[in-house]
Amino acid sequence: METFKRLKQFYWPFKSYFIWSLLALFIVTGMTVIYPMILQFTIDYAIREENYGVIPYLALAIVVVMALKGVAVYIHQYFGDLFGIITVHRLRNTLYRKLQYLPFRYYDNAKTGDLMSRLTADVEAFRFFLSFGCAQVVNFVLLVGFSMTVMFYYSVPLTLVTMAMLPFLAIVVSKFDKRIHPGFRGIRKSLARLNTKVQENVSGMHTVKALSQEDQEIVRFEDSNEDYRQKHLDISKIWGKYFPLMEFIGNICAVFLLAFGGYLTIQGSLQPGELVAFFSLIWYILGPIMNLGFIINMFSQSKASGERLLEILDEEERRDDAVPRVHKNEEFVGEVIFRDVSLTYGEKIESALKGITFEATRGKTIGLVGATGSGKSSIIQLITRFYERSSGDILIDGKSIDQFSIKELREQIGVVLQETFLFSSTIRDNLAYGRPDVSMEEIIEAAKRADAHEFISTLPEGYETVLGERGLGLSGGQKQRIAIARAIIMDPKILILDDATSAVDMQTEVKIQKAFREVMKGRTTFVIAHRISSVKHADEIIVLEDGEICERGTHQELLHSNGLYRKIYNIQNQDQEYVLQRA
Ligand SMILES: Nc1ncnc2c1ncn2[C@@H]1O[C@H](COP(=O)(O)OP(=O)(O)OP(=O)(O)O)[C@@H](O)[C@H]1O
Repeated sequence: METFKRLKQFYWPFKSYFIWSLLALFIVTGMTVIYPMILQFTIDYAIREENYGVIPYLALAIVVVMALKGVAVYIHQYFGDLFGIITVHRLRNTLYRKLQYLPFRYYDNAKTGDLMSRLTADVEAFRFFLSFGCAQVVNFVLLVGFSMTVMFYYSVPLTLVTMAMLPFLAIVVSKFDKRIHPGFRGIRKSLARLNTKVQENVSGMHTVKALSQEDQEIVRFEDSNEDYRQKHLDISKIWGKYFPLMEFIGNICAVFLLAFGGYLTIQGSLQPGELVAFFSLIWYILGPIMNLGFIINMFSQSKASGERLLEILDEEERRDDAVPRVHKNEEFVGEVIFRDVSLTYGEKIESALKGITFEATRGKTIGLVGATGSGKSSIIQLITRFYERSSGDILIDGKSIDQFSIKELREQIGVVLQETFLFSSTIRDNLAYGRPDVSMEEIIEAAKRADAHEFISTLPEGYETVLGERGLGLSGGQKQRIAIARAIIMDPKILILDDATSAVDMQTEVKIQKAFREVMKGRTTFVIAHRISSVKHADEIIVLEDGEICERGTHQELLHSNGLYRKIYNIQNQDQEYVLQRA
């Protein structure tokens, strides 16, 4: 119940729909129970006492009862559906919103396929319970309650005997519940794994094909698929045993009651019509009890799903305590200062950055070089606040970075990454992604400055060309130039170029570098690069080793200091003689 209690905020505001649905259900149940009573009256009064004149009225009463029941079923169904649909609409929006604001930390371990299945299959299971399952629980209580009342009215001893049989059914139902709930959790997890497998396969198709892993991928998928199949079969086995057993116990109860009821009728303490009505009513009790398995099944599924949804909702959103626009009237300058900054990721023991100190004044270009894993990208993660520093101070325009709201800060930072992600929409939309209100003139101007206008113009539909998923259909260099144009449109004060030219050939690199120089004017720029050629014009180059700054200076200064930078430079220039000498 805890799960449903915690999800209350989503369904409680729409309780009026549920109440309407329940009121209608009340009428439906009432009409259902009236039917055997009319039958009893027909047998005992109209037929046995030969009052045939009332039969047309009784027939009319049945028609009215059925018509009323029909209308009530419609209302019950409609409002029940509305309750579920509106609730999960809100729930889905909240989940999506939550995903937007979860920190990168969360996505380090999250799996897309798993998230997709939570936002679709789990949300649907929850909706199904709200729309249908919940009402089934109430229906069970009402039907059993109403039927019992009428049964007591007809015969107290027979009703008491009926009640004595119910615990046997209850035991089977509770055993079923204990086994079915873990089974459903397993199915949900297995489906999520299957989704993850498919999603990763499609996203990583290039890698799969490049490494000729198609057959292995098929085997891996078949393993996940087999697991899913097995989990379903396990559940089917539980179901398969449960229903015949319930049916058997139910029928034994019915036969036993019929015998006892027949005896009471022969004795004269029960009318034949009452016995017939009683027999219908017994099935109104046995039926829902047998169906309880189905209801529990639904309840278990939605509980398992609700738990998985709560896992997302309970995640801590990224911290953003600053009130936006603290510096409303001040112009953003883009000066970045690091003072003794360290960073340790999550549970890791080893720090990714240790005691980093530097100053990047307005318009200056800082180059970051070092071996892979030395901490270059981690510096950027801190400037953009994708991750939070573990210690030290980061100042932007002389104020602590925490004083800026994350939105405000990121609006001033343009990032061009090694891999550009483009959405499957038009080039124009992709260019305007950071500033949807930007004019077409500005878009074209930015594309020209990023040296992208020319190739965009040659596309059949120009700026309106719809790109494939992740920008499929464009070359690496073209995607990079779109990313640069996107950064120009943002007009940021801080520009970050994270290994932005490593994936393109030398000729394209020269073109992109030219575009970069255009964008870098007047902005504080951080250039991360493996190629020395990309950073040699920087005002200061910071060389990192194992998360620490081991050297700093201009290109010339660093060449003269004969340290790590010089070593990288020599290797890149293929100065084999030098390398051999040193070795
Ligand atoms: N999200 C993360 N979670 C945990 N550890 C991380 C994360 N990102 C980076 N690291 C670790 O931090 C260290 C520094 O990584 P970083 O990405 O900053 O290096 P880099 O110099 O940019 O490397 P490369 O040149 O390969 O991009 C590495 O040991 C890396 O494993």
